[in-house]
Amino acid sequence: MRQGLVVQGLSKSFKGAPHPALEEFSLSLAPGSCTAVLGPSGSGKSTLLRTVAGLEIPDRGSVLLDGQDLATVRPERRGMAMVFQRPLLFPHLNVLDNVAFAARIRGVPRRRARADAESFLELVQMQGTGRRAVTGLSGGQQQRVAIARGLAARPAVLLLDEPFSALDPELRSAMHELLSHVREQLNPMVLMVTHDRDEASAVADQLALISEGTLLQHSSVEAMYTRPVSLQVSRLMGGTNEVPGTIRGGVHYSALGAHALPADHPWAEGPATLLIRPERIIVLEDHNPGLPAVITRIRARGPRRLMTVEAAGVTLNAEETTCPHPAPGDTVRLQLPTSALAAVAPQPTAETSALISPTPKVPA
Ligand SMILES: Nc1ncnc2c1ncn2[C@@H]1O[C@H](COP(=O)(O)OP(=O)(O)OP(=O)(O)O)[C@@H](O)[C@H]1O
Repeated sequence: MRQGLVVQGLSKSFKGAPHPALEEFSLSLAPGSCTAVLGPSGSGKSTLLRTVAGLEIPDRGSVLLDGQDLATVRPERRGMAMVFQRPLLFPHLNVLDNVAFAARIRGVPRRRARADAESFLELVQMQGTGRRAVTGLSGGQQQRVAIARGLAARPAVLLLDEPFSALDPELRSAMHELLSHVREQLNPMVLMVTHDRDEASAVADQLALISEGTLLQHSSVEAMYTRPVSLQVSRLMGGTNEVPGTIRGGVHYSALGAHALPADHPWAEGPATLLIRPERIIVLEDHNPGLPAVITRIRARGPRRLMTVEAAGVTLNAEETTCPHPAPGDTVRLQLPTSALAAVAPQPTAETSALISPTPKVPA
């Protein structure tokens, strides 16, 4: 029976490293899910993938696939395929034989292995390229071949370690589409490391945020942005607006006034920092209802504007596209929809953040 992948209390330290690469790290992946592992450089993302794949031996903890402990199972027998940032194809084999490689090693006759490989090349939209040398392919094409090679082993788990980070933005979007297509067709569990929040949101249904080897939060993409369990999570997810105050009866009181928090969450009473997602603040011209504010800075970010405003002595950042011809010094009105708001304990310690968000695992 498919039970998914369970990582339990993984710890791994390397000599000379400033902190353990993994510290009591636990995570569960449901069958068919796609989880992106996000975190700062050196936070332990690759070590997690390598340990799950069996390429690294943990100091403590276990990895279970569909209930089976994999401690004594060799990497090639774990039912997993790993794709790295660089495709690592065999340069002396053509495209088709790269994809057919795993089947040939298992003793599948060449003709059958190649026919099978052809169907995986089709899946990654590389049909008809089988006879080409891999060295003649572009970076994006090589990565497609690497994914086809991984999939040809029919893994239960596809481990992707920053597989698209060397590609330009358009190719990356195409690879995100490809990954959705692969998930629709084969439904493997996917665990993907990325540095990029936008990429994580584009491909994954669950995010696991890691810092210094510790899991900070595992939740849906939406919950990671709108229900961070701590200031640290909020900041790592691009949250920049933090307003000190107090919660009473589901309402946050601060210099900005009284703001009802989303009703679908048990907000604990007491001191709390109000978090306001910059992209959900509505900036309107002065004649509209809302909180009066003065623009202090405007920066362009593609089609959006990043605006810094002062409201009731509080500095806020807003990303907006609607306010016509704004300029520094203008008075505007801010609307803070309930969906833009969350709150966390003022001190980012495990105990105090638990007061505000009772469990670090936020349901999807
Ligand atoms: N083979 C190794 N030997 C020594 N230290 C290591 C080894 N592999 C990882 N580390 C250390 O473990 C920590 C976690 O590294 P890891 O590569 O897992 O982080 P990461 O989040 O994937 O980083 P990045 O995003 O920069 O790739 C770092 O401090 C790193 O220096």
